[in-house]
Amino acid sequence: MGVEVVVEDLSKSFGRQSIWKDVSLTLPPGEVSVMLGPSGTGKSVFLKTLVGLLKPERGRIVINGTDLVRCSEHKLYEIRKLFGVLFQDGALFGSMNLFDNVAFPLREHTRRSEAEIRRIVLEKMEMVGLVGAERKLPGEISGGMRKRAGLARALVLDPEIILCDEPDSGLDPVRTAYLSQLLIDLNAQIDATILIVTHNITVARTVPDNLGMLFRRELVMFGPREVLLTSEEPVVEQFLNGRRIGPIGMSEEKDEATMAAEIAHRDAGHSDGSPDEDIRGIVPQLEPTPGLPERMGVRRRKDRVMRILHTLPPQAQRGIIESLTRDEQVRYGVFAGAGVGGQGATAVTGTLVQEPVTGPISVVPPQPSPRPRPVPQQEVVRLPDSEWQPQAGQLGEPEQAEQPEPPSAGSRHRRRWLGRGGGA
Ligand SMILES: Nc1ncnc2c1ncn2[C@@H]1O[C@H](COP(=O)(O)OP(=O)(O)OP(=O)(O)O)[C@@H](O)[C@H]1O
Repeated sequence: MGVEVVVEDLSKSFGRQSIWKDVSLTLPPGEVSVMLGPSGTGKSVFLKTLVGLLKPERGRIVINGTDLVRCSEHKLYEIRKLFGVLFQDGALFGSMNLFDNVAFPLREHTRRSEAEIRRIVLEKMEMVGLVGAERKLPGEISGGMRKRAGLARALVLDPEIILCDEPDSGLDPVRTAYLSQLLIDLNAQIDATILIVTHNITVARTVPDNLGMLFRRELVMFGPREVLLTSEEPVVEQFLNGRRIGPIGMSEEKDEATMAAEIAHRDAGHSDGSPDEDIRGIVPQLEPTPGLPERMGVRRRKDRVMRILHTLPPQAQRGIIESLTRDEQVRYGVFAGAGVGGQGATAVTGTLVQEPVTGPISVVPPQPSPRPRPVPQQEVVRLPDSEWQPQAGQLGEPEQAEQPEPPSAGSRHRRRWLGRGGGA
């Protein structure tokens, strides 16, 4: 099973430029989370900080009881073995074929035989649909294939935490849909904790269990997907709908006078070019391809979210309850009460939330959840520093490679449900 990542009051600046401050959240084990945010709000910096490539000024990142911010270099090295990272461009070595690129971490950092390496590499390449392309060079394949090769390489050491920086960038909508399915299938197969940074709203709506957003140098929100997808926050409304009108400006946030002028312009009948449709709302989440195991993270998440349900905004509560099966509503002791004309209340184990809902009434005491099935422990093998920081010239220049910084370089949430306690 993937491991929990607890982030507490984390702040990062470069010189006098504050990137974000007081970020607190928990990536629940084996769940898929997505971080949104306008360009330049520090999403990539957040991923690099999580994996120890960048050093925050303040705060803690706790994994398996170890604080990555303060631990020794040796301990950090050990913890990094748990991570697999898909950088934006795949960070492949341009002079190596795909097989050798994917095999690279195994050859460099394990003592496996070539026969074992071959078996593992082919298995991962099959997972990402690249069988047959082993001998191709990165320059001979499409951007989507490079992404998948980068993902295969991130997977060879059986990571428990997978970080993906814009896995969809440069992909067409169809390839993005395939990649989304691939990530969900992967999660079903290995139960890893996954954090995806993306600007793709379809990915954000359909893939994750949890959704968050960085804006104005802080974490605006982070929690169960239903919270952000039904949020009334102007920045969320603007971002999800891709509108110009709202607090997000071209380079940074807008001042109030500019916003007022834009709204007046729109109210005078001038289009801002964005569709009238508001795409907020909860849509069905992607499920694993038939034949694959059930996602254990989904099962655990249900228990977790139902425990914090009463702390969530009413519209998120309603969405969550409506997504439960009848049996689950019974098990969790929640019921939808029908009132006159469809006005009623949703009751959550003793907490009554005023909400217009329709449907039959069911009042049942909560019942214990079934025990989760045991999940095979993933083998953990070494994940080297050099995997994060390919040395130019050492084994060929990484193609369009991200050049992560060396590990040695050296608001608080607004709502309770956003915080660590919520597992959000
Ligand atoms: N190593 C660095 N040194 C100095 N500033 C940096 C460094 N890395 C990132 N930054 C700055 O941090 C800010 C956030 O960058 P980051 O790449 O994390 O944004 P982002 O939210 O991922 O953007 P995008 O969505 O466009 O990819 C930017 O202003 C960037 O210039």
